[in-house]
Amino acid sequence: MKAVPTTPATTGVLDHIPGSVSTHFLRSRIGKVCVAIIGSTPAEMIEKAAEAMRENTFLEFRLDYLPNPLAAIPKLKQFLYEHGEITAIATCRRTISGGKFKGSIAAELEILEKSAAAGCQLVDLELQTAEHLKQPQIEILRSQGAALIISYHDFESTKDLDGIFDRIQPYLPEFVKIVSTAKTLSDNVTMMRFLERTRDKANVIGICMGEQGIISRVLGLRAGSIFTFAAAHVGEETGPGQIAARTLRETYRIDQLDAGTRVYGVAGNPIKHSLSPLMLNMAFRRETVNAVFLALQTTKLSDLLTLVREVPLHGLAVTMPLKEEILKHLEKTDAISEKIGACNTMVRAQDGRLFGFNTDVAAMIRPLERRLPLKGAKVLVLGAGGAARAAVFGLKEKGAEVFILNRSAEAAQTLARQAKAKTIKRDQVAKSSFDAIINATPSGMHGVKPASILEPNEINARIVFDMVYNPIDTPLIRMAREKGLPVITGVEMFVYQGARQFEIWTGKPAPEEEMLRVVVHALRQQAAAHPPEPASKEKEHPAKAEPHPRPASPARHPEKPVKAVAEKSGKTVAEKPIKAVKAVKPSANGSKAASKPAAKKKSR
Ligand SMILES: O=C1C[C@@](O)(C(=O)O)C[C@@H](O)[C@@H]1O
Repeated sequence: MKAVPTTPATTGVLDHIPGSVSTHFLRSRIGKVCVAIIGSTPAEMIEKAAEAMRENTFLEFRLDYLPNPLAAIPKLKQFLYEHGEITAIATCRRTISGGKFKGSIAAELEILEKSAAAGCQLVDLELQTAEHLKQPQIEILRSQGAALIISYHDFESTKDLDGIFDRIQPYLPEFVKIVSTAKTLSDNVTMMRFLERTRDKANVIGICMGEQGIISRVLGLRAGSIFTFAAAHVGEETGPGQIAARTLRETYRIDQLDAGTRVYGVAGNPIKHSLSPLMLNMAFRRETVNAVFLALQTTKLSDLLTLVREVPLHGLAVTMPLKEEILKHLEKTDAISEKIGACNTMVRAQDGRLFGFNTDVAAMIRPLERRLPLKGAKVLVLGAGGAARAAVFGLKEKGAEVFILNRSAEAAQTLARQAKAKTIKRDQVAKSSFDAIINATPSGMHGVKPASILEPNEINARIVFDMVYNPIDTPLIRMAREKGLPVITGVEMFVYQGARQFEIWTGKPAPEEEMLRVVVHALRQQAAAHPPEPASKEKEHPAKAEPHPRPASPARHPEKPVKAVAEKSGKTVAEKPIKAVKAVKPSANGSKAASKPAAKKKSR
């Protein structure tokens, strides 16, 4: 039964209700980020709140995560009594609204009422619950001194936000909360436009859930959301796509975002594990550039372009599968993008025109060039996808003699024809030697089934370069090291392509060493969490020991064949980058020099 509000509470001011907290007062207390606290017991929940409190004084107690929420009230009361600096929301969302509480509406109401009496300054009531209550029942919550959030969750889509707002408004809550799900990037635009429309009508909180909703979680405040939600830690998310509070503050600098903040992002699919946001946000922060960098997961270019236009975005790092397709939407590209038919960097001019650059090619060439004169060098490229394309064209432009090995001979031949390179058969590889061997396939990448692309006896080269950057130490890199060969890991390339993007976007020199440091640190942490398969396993699948035919671009996704430099010494690669490897002359005919590595000792 739908309640018809009878109390003419002026939105935003509660002073007419005895004991209630005024909205103005609340708004002055609460921060921009509310950290959701969960626990499986009351003690654990309070423990987590006490920990979160060190960095956040605005907490949401998700009482519905507890098997018996009522049992938590005494502890909650004590906690809030002892910590007057905390502003607390009590939430006991029923399963029907996407929460975990299996009890009745009456039971939910009792819990919220007691939470308010225990000192929670806000209570969250779902619209679906409110619509079953009479206004006096709702007022009981307020009479305990709490402000009311009426919230609505849509776990499927982002639609009819105004209609939902109109359903909530009659209850005259102090806060209106609408949490939808982004199925496209432009759903975030819908949410932000809604926030802009309603920000002067009510205290609105608007968020899009889901992997594609990150834009709203970071930029929603700027559009008018009173605050946003964050997880206490990774793994403790209370909503899909929720970001950890520290990441929101330190990586996305949510407290500093303002109307002047320029927005950039990395677009493609998959994008979840991309290290570009970490790297570029750090660079912006370090160089005091008022900009933020987001992960934009999409396969639909039209969706992405809507976002670029509407937010607007100032630039994009473009990755798989959009690198080629984006070209036709660009006003102009640099010569190399045009030549290879792929662009990884987009800039939006003030008049809205889009320009494209390719920083992958230079990022792939530079680490090699610093160690090896490329003119006349004999180079084996493994793969024939996007990454290989950048490598082959880049190397050819430098005058190298390029051989392509790929599981699908046809793809290898096509690329070879286009780039005026050669193909090579697998059975010839062990008999040949090269100045450099470059892996441009996803083999060895985190998440890709382990398989050695070459056997040790096939690695006859002066230097081995793996474009895969996650993990830093790929099987190929380890194999090369075991043979005493100098290596170039994909991290170097990854950082370089990102550094050039930073420079294109900002006009400032990139803080390359710090970028490298943050990436290596993140990769090491990941490696510690997921140790590599033992080497024996890698060799279990000789049939798969061939270059992978899938297109693989030298993008910035850790699950793509990208960059990796390694360092076991504890020093970052930036600290002792290239010096470890002496420049080597190309062999005149790719002859024995490569097959006889100087020493058997490990290179690092
Ligand atoms: O309503 C919200 C937003 C939320 O669902 C999110 O996705 O961040 C998390 C919930 O804890 C909170 O009550």
